[in-house]
Amino acid sequence: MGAAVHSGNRRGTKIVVKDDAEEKKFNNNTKDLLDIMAFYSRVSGSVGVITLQNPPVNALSAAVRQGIVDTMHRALSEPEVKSVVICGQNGKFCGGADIREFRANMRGPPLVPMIHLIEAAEKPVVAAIEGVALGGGLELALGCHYRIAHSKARLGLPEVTLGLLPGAGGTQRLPRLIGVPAALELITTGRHATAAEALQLGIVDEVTDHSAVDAAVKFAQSVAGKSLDARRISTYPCPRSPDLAEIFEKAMQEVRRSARGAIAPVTCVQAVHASVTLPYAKGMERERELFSTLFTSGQAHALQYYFFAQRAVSRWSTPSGARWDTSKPRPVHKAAVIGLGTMGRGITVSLAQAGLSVVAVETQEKQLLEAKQAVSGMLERSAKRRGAPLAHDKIKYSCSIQAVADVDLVIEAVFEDMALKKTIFQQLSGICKPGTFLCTNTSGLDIDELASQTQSPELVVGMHFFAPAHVMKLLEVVYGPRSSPEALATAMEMGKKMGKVSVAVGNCRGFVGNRMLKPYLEQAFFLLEEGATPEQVDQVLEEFGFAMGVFKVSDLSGLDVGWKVRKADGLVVPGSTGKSARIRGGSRYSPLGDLLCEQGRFGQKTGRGWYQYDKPGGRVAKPDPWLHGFLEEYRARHGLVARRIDHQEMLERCLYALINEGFQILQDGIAAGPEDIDVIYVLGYGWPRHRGGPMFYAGLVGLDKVLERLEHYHQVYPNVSGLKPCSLIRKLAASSSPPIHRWREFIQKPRSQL
Ligand SMILES: CC(C)(COP(=O)(O)OP(=O)(O)OC[C@H]1O[C@@H](n2cnc3c(N)ncnc32)[C@H](O)[C@@H]1OP(=O)(O)O)[C@@H](O)C(=O)NCCC(=O)NCCSC(=O)C[C@@H](O)CCCCCCCCCCCCC(=O)O
Repeated sequence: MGAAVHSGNRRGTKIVVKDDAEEKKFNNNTKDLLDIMAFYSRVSGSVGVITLQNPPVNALSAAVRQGIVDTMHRALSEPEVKSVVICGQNGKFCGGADIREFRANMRGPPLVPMIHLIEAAEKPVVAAIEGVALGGGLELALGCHYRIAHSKARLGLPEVTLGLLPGAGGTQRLPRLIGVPAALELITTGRHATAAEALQLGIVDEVTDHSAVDAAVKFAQSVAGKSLDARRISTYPCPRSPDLAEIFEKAMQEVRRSARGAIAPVTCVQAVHASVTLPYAKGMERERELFSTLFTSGQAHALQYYFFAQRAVSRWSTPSGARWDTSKPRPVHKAAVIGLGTMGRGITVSLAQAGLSVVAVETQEKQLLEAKQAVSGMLERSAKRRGAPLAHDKIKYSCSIQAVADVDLVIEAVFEDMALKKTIFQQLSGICKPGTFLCTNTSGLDIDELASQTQSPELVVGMHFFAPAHVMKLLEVVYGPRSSPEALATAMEMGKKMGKVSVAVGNCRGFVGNRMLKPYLEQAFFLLEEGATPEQVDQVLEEFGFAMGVFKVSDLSGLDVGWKVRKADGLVVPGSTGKSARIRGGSRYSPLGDLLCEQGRFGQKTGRGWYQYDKPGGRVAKPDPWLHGFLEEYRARHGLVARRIDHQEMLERCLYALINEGFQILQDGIAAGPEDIDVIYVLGYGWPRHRGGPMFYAGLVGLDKVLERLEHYHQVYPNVSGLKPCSLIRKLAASSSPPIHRWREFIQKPRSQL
């Protein structure tokens, strides 16, 4: 370490130049440490080291930017300093601009001139990339003259996932450095590249398995005094090729196809295009202009909200006051899966990939063998895709439920049949060692009823996986009235280990996701009765951004699934005619789904459903003239006169009924906050991420407007309870529609559930 020690406090930022003698004294001064956002030290006499300090990801907050500017000036002004290294504290270079600042007044030095200051420096500046260099973090590194990365580092420009584009020169420097096709791909997908890939692409100059900071310091010493003319990326010409026009056209087509209405990917392509058509300075102006349009957009707001929502759901709480930070999960080393159908196989794969020992049980030998083969195939494909080692040896297969005696946690994944599940829970309760958590994979059955079959109901929780279970990111973790906080915490933690986003939800019919689906589906059926076709309803929903319309989803998951449930609920009355055919318990009911099932039309699996398919199992939905005729006949039979229903009505009725149920769920304490619902809908139900989730969308539309439309539709259809505005939305609208982060204050605390 060097000798001079100075400390200064300018514009709220501290610069500290320390040496070994002062280090101890300095480290004791924790208050100072907390204030410092860019820490300056001199190493080996001639290398100025700037360390970003803004835990947990060293985001470029105003104070950090100020710190970088101040310390850069300092390094440039000190004659002893011949080169500079920029690194991040705690093994993380930088997670980019501070997203939380975007919704506040922007203060501090702007990023673009700060990066220009670095690039224009006459002393070599080396970025030492450990952990992550993302977004503005990578843009900062691209402004440096050299980049050294640790082999485990990840680099990328993920702004598109926040509804933005790289707005600090990323769209102009990256194509100049690595060429248009590679830059376009990274910028429009926002994916993270490994250090090895970054080296191959030419984003970094060197990769090390040891300390990137040490390597960067050494490197900085070796390049001190060398010309920097060829190291400033902004001066590079953008690599050109004769097929550039075609490359951009293809990229534009691809993002338009996959974006489902999101504007950022399209705008990213436009910004990269400027790097080839304009000189650097003009390209930067264009980048700024395009960035500004995105920055203020509702989509950027929605995606940034969603970014924090996805993280917020891990800080779960229940109405009784159990919380993530006071409930300790118990370690789980060995788990079991009972039932190796489609869901059980996916769950087995997820558990094995998470590094757990798994006992996989299927009582029929033939099915067990089939499942074993299927699971092996899934593991092999997944290992290949992820470049991860195979996890075959983690799984033991058995025909006997007795094999689960010594596991820490069981996930039962048999058919959605309460009687069968009850029998299994009774057996498990006798077989498992004391303390084993008993989980059921169910999409809506009563957790408490299952818990009551066991000697230790506090160990029972629901784990609602989504198909395919080894791929889908969402897990609803359902706590019953008797589940212990420890059981809930353990299941939440298990979900995380399996790479899922776990959301804690209360016990009710359908939990959060499927409960909200009911009024949504109901409206879609009513729209058909009133004159719409499945294609029209689906088109409206797909234009809104859903991956698939409600009828296509229904065909995919199988119409018989809902039919079974409705039959069990006594709603299906075959052959009923007249008025009673469309009324159940005093409320409007559409038997359309039941009638299709009676015809053997179960969707894709039978080649016929709301659409037709070329064969059973076919995937391409085509409008079905038979269905249209059937609808006409149905309307005639029930005296319904078809009308032309406009897009707005279709959208409002489907979405607002779903949203209304979401408010009811909040009011009932089934979800702790709107973020939980939004994450469930985006990850599990194809809700377009750039619209934030149903609850966020309601806030964006305006709660008073949603309320007014619900009131209107409920007046028109008084016997549809799903359209009756819930009291929470009334309360919020009456309180001047507070922002979504304040909604929890308006939710009455329901009775303790846990
Ligand atoms: C970094 C990660 C990969 C780490 O993952 P990990 O799993 O380890 O941890 P978590 O994800 O749980 O995160 C921990 C914790 O940290 C919070 N956090 C993470 N990143 C940020 C961040 N960038 N800012 C703020 N906070 C962050 C996270 O929320 C967690 O805390 P919580 O309390 O919620 O639990 C991972 O975190 C990750 O992927 N992070 C995001 C990385 C990213 O997307 N970076 C890009 C950011 S956007 C950006 O960099 C933009 C720049 O290109 C350009 C900026 C230019 C700005 C100019 C503004 C001028 C405005 C002009 C307006 C014009 C309008 C007009 O004309 O009027």
